[in-house]
Amino acid sequence: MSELADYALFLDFDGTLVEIAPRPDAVRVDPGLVPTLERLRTRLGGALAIVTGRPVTVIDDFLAPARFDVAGLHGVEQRVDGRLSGGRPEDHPALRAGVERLHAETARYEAVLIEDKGASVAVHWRLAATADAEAAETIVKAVAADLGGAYRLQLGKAVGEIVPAAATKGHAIRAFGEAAPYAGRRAIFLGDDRTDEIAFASVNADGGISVRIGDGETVAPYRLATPADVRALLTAWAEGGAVDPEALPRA
Ligand SMILES: O=P(O)(O)OC[C@H]1O[C@H](O[C@H]2O[C@H](CO)[C@@H](O)[C@H](O)[C@H]2O)[C@H](O)[C@@H](O)[C@@H]1O
Repeated sequence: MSELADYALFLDFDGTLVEIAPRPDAVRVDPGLVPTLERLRTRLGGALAIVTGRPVTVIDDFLAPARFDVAGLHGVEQRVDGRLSGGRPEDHPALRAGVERLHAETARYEAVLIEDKGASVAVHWRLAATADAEAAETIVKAVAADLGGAYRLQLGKAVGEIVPAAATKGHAIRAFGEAAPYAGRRAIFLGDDRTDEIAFASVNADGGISVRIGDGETVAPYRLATPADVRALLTAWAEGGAVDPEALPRA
């Protein structure tokens, strides 16, 4: 067991802090979550950040009125201590054309949703019939392939996203670690999805602790079952409980 001040805490949003919902805008934030995160951030000397596929502005809306450090769009944009960098749509004209193509090619699939995030885009098929979901996946794979090496396809939970290739959550966590209050601390990262596996690998390689939420194959050594379990853990830590991430259930 170590002092809480030895750690920097990185938290995925969907499927980790909040339960998965039928649509991106239907997520419900537990009323206790924001006060818990604020108290925990104080205990950590500020070393707490959200690392998510969502835009920073959307995380701000969900977690209002608090403002946290956030790596958004899978690391494409980053806000640290109130300063935002990255994630400008105008830097991605080829992607913008790809978004138009996605709208055109998925228009006939009623339950397929395009989540346009400016410097990235997600095609959601959670609500679609199987055949339509397969068609949507084929379309997003084709558009990603045609965009070439500057972009990558990120498959997640009933979603395919196209993201600038250089950005990953692993890079984002390392970038946080370059400056105070994160520098010199051991990273703890909690996430639930395939996108989080990239970051688990780099956190593990850097001597940090990774925790997979929910089922599925993982390189994380530890696992919690549900976002409710995550919130209970964070509440215990926020209230001054012992911080012993290595005592968490093994994956
Ligand atoms: O990195 P995360 O914070 O886990 O975000 C990953 C993506 O999550 C969202 O989509 C997922 O959650 C939705 C709401 O529960 C769900 O309807 C969808 O099926 C999931 O794929 C979000 O909409 C994306 O922008 C994030 O990249």
